[in-house]
Amino acid sequence: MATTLYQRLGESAGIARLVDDVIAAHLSNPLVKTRFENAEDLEHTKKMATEFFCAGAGGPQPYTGRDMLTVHKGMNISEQEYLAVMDDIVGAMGKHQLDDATKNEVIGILYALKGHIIRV
Ligand code: HEM
Repeated sequence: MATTLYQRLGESAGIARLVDDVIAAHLSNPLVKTRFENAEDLEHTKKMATEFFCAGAGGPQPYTGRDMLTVHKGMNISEQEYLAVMDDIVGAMGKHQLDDATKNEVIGILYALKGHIIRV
């Protein structure tokens, strides 16, 4: 039987580990680190990002955070910053040894959100 994206990402535990690595990568990425150093409550952001990923990958949990446009509105996020965040996510997925089809599926979903993130 085919597995869902949620299952292939390791369900909520695997996704939480992925999000931890993504945020750690952002904090050492000179292109975006100050954005995350200045975030009000990074633990809350991680929790919300995990929920968001779970729900977006077809998991059963509801997403209780704000919508992408509301969250990123007024941050004036550039194309370069968006790409840096994508690169950190791709790097973390590589570290978790996800297969190419899974990685591409995640990239496709995130790319579709760019209009709600960049310079909104
Ligand atoms: C497709 C790419 C992205 C997705 C899916 C995404 C998703 C999220 C989610 C789910 C949250 C938590 C929402 C909440 O607390 O209710 C969040 C918060 C945040 N995002 Fe993004 N994000 C993306 C790209 C970016 C980029 C490119 C930047 C800047 C370089 C960025 C900066 C932030 C910051 C600073 C917060 C914390 C806001 C705060 O509560 O102070 N995000 N993002």
